[in-house]
Amino acid sequence: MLSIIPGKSVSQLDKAFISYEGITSLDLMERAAVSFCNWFFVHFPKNENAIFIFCGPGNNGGDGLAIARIFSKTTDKVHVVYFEDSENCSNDYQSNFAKLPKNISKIHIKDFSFNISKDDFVIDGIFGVGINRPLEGIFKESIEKLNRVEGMKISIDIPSGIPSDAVLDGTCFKAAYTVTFQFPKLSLLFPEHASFVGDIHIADIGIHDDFLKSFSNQKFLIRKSDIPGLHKKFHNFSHKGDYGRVIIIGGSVGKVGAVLMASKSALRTGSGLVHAHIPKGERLVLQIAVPEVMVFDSQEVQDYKQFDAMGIGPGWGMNVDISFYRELLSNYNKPVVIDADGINLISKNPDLLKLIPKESILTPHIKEFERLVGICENQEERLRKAKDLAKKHHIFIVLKGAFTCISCPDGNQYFNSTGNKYMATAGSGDVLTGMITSFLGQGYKPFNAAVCGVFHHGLAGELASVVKRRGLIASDIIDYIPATYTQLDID
Ligand SMILES: NC(=O)C1=CN([C@@H]2O[C@H](COP(=O)(O)OP(=O)(O)OC[C@H]3O[C@@H](n4cnc5c(N)ncnc54)[C@H](O)[C@@H]3O)[C@@H](O)[C@H]2O)[C@@H](O)CC1
Ligand SMILES: [K+]
Repeated sequence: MLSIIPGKSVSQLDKAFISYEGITSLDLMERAAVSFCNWFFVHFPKNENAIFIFCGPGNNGGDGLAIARIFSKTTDKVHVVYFEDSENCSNDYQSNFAKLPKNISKIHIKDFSFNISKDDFVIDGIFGVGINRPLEGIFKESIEKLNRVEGMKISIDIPSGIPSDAVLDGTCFKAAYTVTFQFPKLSLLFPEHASFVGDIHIADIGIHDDFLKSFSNQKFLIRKSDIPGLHKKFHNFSHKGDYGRVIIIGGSVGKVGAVLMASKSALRTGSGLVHAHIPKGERLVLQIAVPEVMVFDSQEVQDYKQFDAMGIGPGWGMNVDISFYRELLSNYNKPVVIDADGINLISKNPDLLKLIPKESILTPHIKEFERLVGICENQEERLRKAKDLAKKHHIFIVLKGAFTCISCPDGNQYFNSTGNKYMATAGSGDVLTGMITSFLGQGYKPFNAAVCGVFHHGLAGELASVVKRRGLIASDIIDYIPATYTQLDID
C-alpha cells in the first residue's frame, strides 16, 4: 500500500530522504520536474502550442522553473510568469531561476495580459503543500483570472489553494490534471475538490515505499500491485465447499433486484454456493433471473450459522422485523457485511451497533453514513468519524464514493484507486455487497475481503465503462467481474 503523508511532514520527509540518498534538495526538485515532463510528453506528444508556467515563491514555483527549463529544450514557446523577485523566494527557486535559458520569456504577473488561447497550456506552480492560508491579493486575483481563460490546465503537485490535508477555504486553481509527486495528497481524494483536481497522476520521484511508511499517518492508497498478494490460492482438488456458502439477506416488494444483483455478484466473484433470503412471494423473479442462486424465505432458514458469510441489507426496506435482525446479529459469530437498509435500520435502532459481530464490514454511502453518525460538515469530518466508529466497535467502515475509504479497527484508512464517474448508478452498491460477502465466504480475512472487494468492484466498473460510458448499469459491472481476475492475472 502506498503511504499518504500529511503535508506538514513533507519537508521533513524531503530532508530525511535527501540525506539518505546523498543528494541535494535541488536534485530532488529536478527529479520531480523530469517526472512531470515525462508524464506531459506522453500525454501531449505533439504539442506545438505555448506553455505558460505560473511560479509562486516556494518550491512549487521552483518545480515550475525546472519544468520550464526542460520544456525549453524542445520548444521556444515557454513563458514563465512569476509573482515575486527571485531573491524573495525559496533557495531552490532561486537556483532554478538563475538556470533559466534565454529562450524562455519571463514576465511578472502584474505585466501579464492573460492572453491565453484554448490550445495553450497553463501550468500551475503557484503553491504546493506549503500553502498555509486562503489565497488573497494578487494570488487570488490571478487564479480567478486563470480559471476564466481557456487552455489546458495542469497543476504541479496540488491545485494551488487547496491545503494538502483539509478542505479548501476560498479560491483555488481549477486543473484538468494534477500531477502529484510520489503519493496523492490526502485532500486530492476529497469529493469537495473534484472540480479542482481533475485527473490525478502520481509521478514517481524515487522515494520508495518503506521510506514513505516511516512518515505515514495511518493513511494509504490501495494500488494494483497490492491486490494479488491478498487473494487466497485455490488448488486443483478444490470443490465448491472451498469457495464458501454465502447468503444475501434483503429484498422487499419491488426491491428484490438488489438481492438479485448482490447474489449474482457473489457468484461472479467466485462463491461456490449462494443463497438469497427474501420475503415470501418474491422468489420467482430471482430464480428465473439467476438460476444458480438458491432462494429462501424467512420461514425456511433455521440455522444461519451454516453460512460462511452473510450480506445483509440490499433492498430490505425499513419494514423489517427488528427482533429478527437483532437475533441474526446476536447469534452469528462471524463477520458479516451490512449495507443499505441494513445500515439504515441500525441508525434507527442504535442498540444494534453493539451486536454487530467484530470485524464486520459496513458499506455506507455518504448519506447512509451520516444517518449513522450525524451530519458532517465535510469529508475531513466524515473520515474522522469513520475512523472513530471503526475503532470503537471493532468493525470496518467502507465509506463509498470516488476513492472509497476503508476505515479499519486499528485506525488505518485505505483509499481505493479504481472506479470512475460512470459507476454512480443504481445497484452499484449491491454489487459491492455481493463481492465483499463472497470474499468473506471464501475464507478471506475481513480486511482482505474489503480491499479486494472495493478494488475489483472499481476495476470491473472501469472495464465495463470502456464500452458503456454513461450508459453503464450495475449489471454491466457484474458482467465484468470475471475480467478483473484476468487483468490482475489471478487464476
Ligand atoms: N519531497 C517533496 O515533497 C518535494 C516537494 N517539491 C515541491 O515543493 C512543494 C512544497 O514547497 P514549499 O514547502 O516551498 O511550499 P509552496 O511552494 O507551496 O509555497 C510555500 C510558500 O508560500 C507562502 N505561502 C503559503 N500560503 C500562502 C498564501 N496563501 N499566500 C501567499 N503566500 C503563501 C509560504 O509562506 C511559503 O513561502 C511541493 O508541493 C512540491 O511541489 C518538489 O520540489 C520535490 C520534492
Ligand atoms: K500547484
